[in-house]
Amino acid sequence: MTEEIVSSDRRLLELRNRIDEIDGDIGRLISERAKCALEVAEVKKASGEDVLYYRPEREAQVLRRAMERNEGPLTDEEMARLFREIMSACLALEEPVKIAYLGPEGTFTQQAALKHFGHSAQCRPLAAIDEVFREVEAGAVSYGVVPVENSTEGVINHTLDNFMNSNLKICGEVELRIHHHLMISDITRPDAITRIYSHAQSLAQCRKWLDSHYPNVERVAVASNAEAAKRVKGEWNAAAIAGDMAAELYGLKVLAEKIEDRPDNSTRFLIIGTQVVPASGDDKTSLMVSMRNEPGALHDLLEPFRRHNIDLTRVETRPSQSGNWTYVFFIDFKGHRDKPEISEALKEVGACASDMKVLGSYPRGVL
Ligand SMILES: O=C(O)C(=O)C[C@]1(C(=O)O)C=C[C@@H](O)C=C1
Repeated sequence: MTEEIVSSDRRLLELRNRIDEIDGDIGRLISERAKCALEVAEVKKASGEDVLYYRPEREAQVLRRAMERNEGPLTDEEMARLFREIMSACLALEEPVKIAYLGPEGTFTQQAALKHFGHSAQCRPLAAIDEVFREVEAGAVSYGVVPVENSTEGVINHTLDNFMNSNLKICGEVELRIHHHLMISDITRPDAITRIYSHAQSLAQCRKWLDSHYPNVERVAVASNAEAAKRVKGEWNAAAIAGDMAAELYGLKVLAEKIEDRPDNSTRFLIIGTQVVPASGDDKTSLMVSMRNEPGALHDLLEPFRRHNIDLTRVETRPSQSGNWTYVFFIDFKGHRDKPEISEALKEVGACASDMKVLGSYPRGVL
């Protein structure tokens, strides 16, 4: 053995011993943190009947602090993800949080739910957005996760429409980078593909790539991209467009990676529940407003936001579902409703609208 190998072996051993020591410290500190969380649960229990274990504003603050404190070499996002999981496990000790998401398993919504709540949450897939709303309303789960807008394809109308007939609140948001892959099963013949399955939104997000690589192949829209992945399992002439989770879940082989037309393709998801969330220091508010069809109505509606210098992040219009409402506007803006300038603006908007509902103030997505 050369001297060099001996010395590199020695260095490796030293470093691994150091890592073992550090892991011991981290383990002890995590246990200490978990004990604190259990005590927090006791304090919460002692203070009232309707105990809220999950605190979105506090979680956002913990994650932001983890990012601010980070000195590298891990990225801020990686550091926050680690804390995300520690906090998820601590919350599960207090009380496991129950969540419903737009399924089936393997969808991007499941990925978003895990990104937001961590892997210790109890997540249940449901077949439709309406069902997620219903299960949260019925109290079968505490929170729901539904998609609301995609950067390439725009708003998910079904989610917005559900708010018209629901008293649920928005408790949080999470954004996910969406990467689509073309995938096949063991029995698929790559040169004989005649059909590509995916969700209509995903097919739209990969339209240009499909036009240039598979111009004559039939595109079949199915209920979800996880459903597309499932179908491909038994078909020798079909492929699916879906994400990593679906490929893993159904054991498919990725034929082409990241085929979305826009590299910044991302989807925003909402966390829905019944909780009113206090300010976290960096928040957003979502509003649903109905107006009569009169000249200048939209101008009057938006004017208070300009006057109070409030930063609008999104304005969507949906046809109303009842005869009374001509237009329904969904407006998102920066800031919490408890801030004086925002509550002032809300009063003014309320005065000129035929109906107004604050869907929620919630922490801006951290991860
Ligand atoms: O601070 C609290 O209220 C806690 O319950 C502790 C804790 C945490 O682990 O930091 C856990 C769950 C909550 O959602 C927020 C934070």
